[in-house]
This record gives sequence, C-alpha cells and structure tokens, in this order.
Amino acid sequence: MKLFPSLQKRYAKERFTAVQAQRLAQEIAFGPVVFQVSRLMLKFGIFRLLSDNREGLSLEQISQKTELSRYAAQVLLEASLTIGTVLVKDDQYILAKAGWFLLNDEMAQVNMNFNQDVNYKGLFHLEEALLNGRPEGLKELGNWPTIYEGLSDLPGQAQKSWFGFDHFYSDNSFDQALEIVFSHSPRTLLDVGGNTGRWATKCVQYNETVEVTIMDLPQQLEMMKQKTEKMAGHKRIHGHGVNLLDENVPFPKGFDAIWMSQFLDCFSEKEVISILSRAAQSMSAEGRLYIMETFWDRQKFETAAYCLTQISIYFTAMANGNSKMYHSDDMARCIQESGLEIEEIYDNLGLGHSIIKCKLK
Ligand SMILES: C[S@@+](CC[C@H](N)C(=O)[O-])C[C@H]1O[C@@H](n2cnc3c(N)ncnc32)[C@H](O)[C@@H]1O
Repeated sequence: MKLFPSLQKRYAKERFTAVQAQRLAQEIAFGPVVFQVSRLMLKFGIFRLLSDNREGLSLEQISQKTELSRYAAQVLLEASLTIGTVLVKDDQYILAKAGWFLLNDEMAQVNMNFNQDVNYKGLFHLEEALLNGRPEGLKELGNWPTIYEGLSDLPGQAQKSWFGFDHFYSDNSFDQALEIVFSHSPRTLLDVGGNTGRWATKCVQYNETVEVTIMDLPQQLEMMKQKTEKMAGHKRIHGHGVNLLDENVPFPKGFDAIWMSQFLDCFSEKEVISILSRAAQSMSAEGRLYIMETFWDRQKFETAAYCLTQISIYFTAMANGNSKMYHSDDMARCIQESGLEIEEIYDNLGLGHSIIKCKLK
C-alpha cells in the first residue's frame, strides 16, 4: 500500500513493546469508559479547574468547587489518573499534558462532541451496519435512508456537533483553496454538496464577479439560503436542488469550475464514479474539477491518519453504510474510470486536506 513517508515507517513494523501492547489492549477494552470519563472531566469543569490551579487541588477542594459529591469527583479523578490526563502529588491533583490537550485543542473537542452527540449510541449498531451495508446506527437519531436527508432535521445537539465537525475541517482549508481555484479565474463555479454555503460565501467575497451555484439536496438548500441571505455577495449565490444518488440526474453545463469539498467521501466508489462521470459529461475542455478531501494516506502527521480512519466508521454506522475517508489511490482510480485525468495534486492544506485538480481526458 502506498503511504506518505511519515506513515510508511510507522505502519510497517510493530511499534509497541509487549507491555505497551498489553496496556493498549486494556485501553481498547475500556475505550467507552475512558471516553465518557474524559468527556465528563471536561463537562464538569475539572480540567479547567486544574488548569487554573497549577499548584494542584485536593479531592475535597475539587468536590467543593465543582459541587460534585466526594464520591463522584473521586471516581472521575482516580480513573483519570490511570488514563493519564491528571497526575497526583502529595494528595494534590494536577493537570497532565493529555488533559491539557482535551481542554485546549479545538480538534479534540470537535471530535469528542461529534462522537458523543452523533455517533456514540449509533456505534452500538456497527456490526449490523458492516454486515448489511446500511447505516444501521442512524435510527438512533431519526428515520432517514442516509444522514444527509436528515441534516436539516437532526436533534439539536447532534445537528450542532455535526455541523461543528464538518465546518471545523473545511473552514481551515478554504483560504488556501481560494488561491488554487481562482488562479484559473473562473467566472462560474458549481459547488457540489455546498451545504450551508460557507465556501460559496468565501468565493463571492474573494472575487467580485464570480457566480456560484450550490448543488445539494433541496432541504439543504433551504438551510443554505437562511445562512447566506445576510452575507455580502449573497445575490451571486444560487441553488440547484437535486439528489445525486439518482443516476439520471445530470450535472448542469457551462461551469468554468466544479468544486467538491468533503463531498465524495459521502458516497461508495460506485456512486463516486457515477457522480464524477456525470460531472465529466457537463465539462468543457477548459473546465476544471477540484476535489478537496482528507485522504488518510496523504497525512503529514500520523494522528491525522488515525482520526481519519476512525471517522470512516461514522460513515459506516451513521452516514450511509458504504462510504469512507478514502485512500487517494482509490479516488485516483475512480477519477480515471470517470473519463477524467488528474492534472495536479496539492497537499497539506489546513488540517490535512488535499485538492485534486482534474480535467477531461
Ligand atoms: C460533508 S458535507 C460537505 C459540506 C461542504 N462542502 C464542506 O466542505 O464543508 C456533504 C454535503 O453533501 C450533500 N449531499 C449528500 N448526499 C447528497 C446527495 N445524494 N445529493 C446531493 N447532495 C448530497 C449534503 O447535503 C452535504 O451538504
């Protein structure tokens, strides 16, 4: 398997001693406990309290300041001690580095909220999802064939965490992406899966004349209109409501650029080929298609590859049962099979996106 050098080395040979491996096996066995304890250390403000009191606090002080019973504070702190998020010296609890990251690393918080509010209950159905090829966990949130039909109706906290997760990753790459896409001076841009219109808004504010059409599910376009109507340039943002899972739905013609950000990971390989083939049929020789994705094999930092391959499981259990965070070779094969060719790949955007620029073969 082809991997970026940073990953190649790490994944080719055993990285744990026997003792470390034995410990990891227990961390896996207690994974849900570790997750919930750490989440509540955050929610009840214990990590914050320890961060504000660097010299440490006793169990009694923590219980008093958080208004948790001595018992509740004690079980959380003792579990956190062995997890490694807090330390204890002379009966004083102190924040450890991993606790600091849970408290201050926005990515850890976004991922934790996403796992708690969107995935946690649904993951109980992963086994059926893998066997049936359907998002069997989605019933924990509502009754839709895929999560995308339900985005505008998700329960409040799940919706907040889903959009928080989606926006966190793509927002961090948009500024670099604008430079790449607008170096070709597109006058018209089709934003496929444009969601709440964040990229479209960036485009119309970056370039004074570009006209952007968001192609997304009809219910998603309603949400997009509400979110963009007060933004500068919103008159140059248009909507085109479709369900692209319907193979008979064509792409509209006449766009200089077609943009797909964090979109193709919502589809199986077969569906990706169908969508890309329809995109190709709509393109002229001068047109360019930009695919922005977080490919797990093209990550500079191994932790990113770890997060991405775990996020694939959300697609299995919750989103649609058949898509994933792709390896770039799989995407390249789909591109080839759709009548397109790769012109250039830009890596290391934002928190780990790549942009694949394609043209007609
Ligand atoms: C993960 S979001 C990506 C949002 C945005 N492009 C970004 O980069 O943050 C995927 C988008 O694809 C849309 N989508 C999913 N399935 C679709 C379908 N069958 N037809 C049209 N749009 C779809 C969803 O409604 C959603 O807005």
